[in-house]
Amino acid sequence: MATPLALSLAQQVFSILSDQTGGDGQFNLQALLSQAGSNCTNMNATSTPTSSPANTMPTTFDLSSILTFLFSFSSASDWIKFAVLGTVLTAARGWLMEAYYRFYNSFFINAHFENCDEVYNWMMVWLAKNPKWTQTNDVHISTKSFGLSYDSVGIEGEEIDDIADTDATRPLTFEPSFSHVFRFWYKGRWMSVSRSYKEPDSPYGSRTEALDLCIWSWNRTILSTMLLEAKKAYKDGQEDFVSVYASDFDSWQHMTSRPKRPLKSIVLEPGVKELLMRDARDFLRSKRWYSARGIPFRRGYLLYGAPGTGKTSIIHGIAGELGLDVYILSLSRIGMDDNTLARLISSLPERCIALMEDIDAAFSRTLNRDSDEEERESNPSSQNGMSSTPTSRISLSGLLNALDGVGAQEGRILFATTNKYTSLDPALCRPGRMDIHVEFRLASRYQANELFRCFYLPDSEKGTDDEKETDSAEIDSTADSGYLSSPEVEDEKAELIKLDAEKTEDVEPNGLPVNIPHYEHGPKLSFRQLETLAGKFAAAIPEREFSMAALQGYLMGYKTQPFEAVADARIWVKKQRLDAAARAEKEKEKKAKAQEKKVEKTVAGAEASTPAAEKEAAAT
Ligand SMILES: Nc1ncnc2c1ncn2[C@@H]1O[C@H](COP(=O)(O)OP(=O)(O)OP(=O)(O)O)[C@@H](O)[C@H]1O
Repeated sequence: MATPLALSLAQQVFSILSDQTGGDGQFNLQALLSQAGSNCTNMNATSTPTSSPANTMPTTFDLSSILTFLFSFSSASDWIKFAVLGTVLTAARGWLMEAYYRFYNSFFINAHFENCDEVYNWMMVWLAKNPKWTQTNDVHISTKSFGLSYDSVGIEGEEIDDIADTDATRPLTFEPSFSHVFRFWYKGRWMSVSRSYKEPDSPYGSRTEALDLCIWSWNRTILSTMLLEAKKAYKDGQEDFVSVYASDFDSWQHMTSRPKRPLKSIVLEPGVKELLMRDARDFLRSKRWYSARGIPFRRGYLLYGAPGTGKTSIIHGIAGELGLDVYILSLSRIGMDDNTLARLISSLPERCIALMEDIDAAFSRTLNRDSDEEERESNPSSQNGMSSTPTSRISLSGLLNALDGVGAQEGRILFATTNKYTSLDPALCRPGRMDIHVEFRLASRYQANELFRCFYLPDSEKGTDDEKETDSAEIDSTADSGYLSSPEVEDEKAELIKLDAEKTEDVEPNGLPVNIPHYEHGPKLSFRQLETLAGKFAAAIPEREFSMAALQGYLMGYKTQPFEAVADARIWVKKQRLDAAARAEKEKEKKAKAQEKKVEKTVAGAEASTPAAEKEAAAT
């Protein structure tokens, strides 16, 4: 079907061109315009005829004639046909292209992965482990282990010495390089892998990486099979780790994977760990119970108390025990505001731990005016009310909305920690937001005792308590309960060190052998010896005066010397008290100085505001 309008236009242009092109092939523009003018005049009965082709103004006249003709009623039907034809042709072209792509794609499966998502890591681990892949000639070699155990990603045959402490022992992994497309067979299917990256748009952003897979197959199950395989490879390697995510502006980035911390290594008052574990485990199993009662499926725990008492440690311990990832929400980080916080909370996965450490820090400007004042005095750059420390722009209402507003994620466990419990707003602490509040106090004697036991118990004997009892009963048959002070102990210790030193040629200046980790040359204590020493250590530590972190720090100085640790404990306590008294004295002086300055300022201000006459009178 041809349109008469298009045809007639084409015919005219063609005839004019052929008329005005001479035998030499030259083109006469003026003649062409006059001819077009006369032709169009003929078409349009109302237009004024031209007197002479040479004297007319062909351009204006001809253009208007053409336009009049084109938009005339008689040409409307031609226009409609033209439009319909165009539409049909365009649609047909689209359908054909679609059919072509469908046909083409039915032979290929394409998958795209980005490093902002955990699946990217699954794929990288899977590729690093795939023996076919490691045979390629163009590889990117990295020491990145994706937070997994070495066995999961390391190069086959490479031996890692756990004990050596140099960088050379960091495991190596093979990764696809960025410059090539790699092709290999996977379960009888031809597959290609390409990796790309994009530099960040802003100086604060991070580089984004992507992985594109193309599998030559029309059966989509191959993709699912491969993804499940990759996920399993990753999860197997991650068995002993907890993944930690942090917010990168308004999205989550895998930050690190930390080895799971055994709950046994965290010493709290009896029942505290059990309460938290039981409650969190029960919550994760109760989704249906919550939905049947219309209660939001969320649980919040507020852990408060002195620094270094185990708040963060127990959270990581619980995450490891329950197999949950930890998502850290830093409320006081630069760039954090109400909207970003709400977006981050709403994009949390179900079944995870959201961790807000030092929850009071986000609002400390309003909660602690005294410290602000002090800061302004000690730091003149913050005189005009501008703090030298960048703070976030989180408001209390923004935080409350993010925690339980409509966008708040279901299934998450929230842990918040603070050292300033009393400064928190009651709205933040109410049940529904923070369901369970647990206080972490400075170490009790019970905790000191348990920490000591845990510290010096040989790894091989860190079994269940029953096992320990049985083992120790055997060992104890030769043990003496007055072990600590007996001269035999000293002899035995000296003997142990000597024996260890004989095992190797190199000896450190302190007489201990090098290349052997400290736990290898510490004295092997029997269960009863350990009990006795732990009891003596606990007796030397005053109740609720030191944090567990401080006690742990003290014991770290005696990694292989449990006897000395006990013997020196009282001296350490005395020293700590003296240091604390000195610090308190300094603090007192600082406060007194600040107070003096304040008074001076007030007096100066009052003097400045007294009228001159009054001053004179006072002087006479
Ligand atoms: N109850 C505990 N049992 C075993 N170790 C502990 C305990 N409390 C603290 N520690 C040790 O002290 C260090 C600091 O502990 P952690 O970070 O958990 O304290 P925190 O209460 O979160 O401190 P902060 O309030 O300053 O964040 C860790 O290395 C941990 O091993």
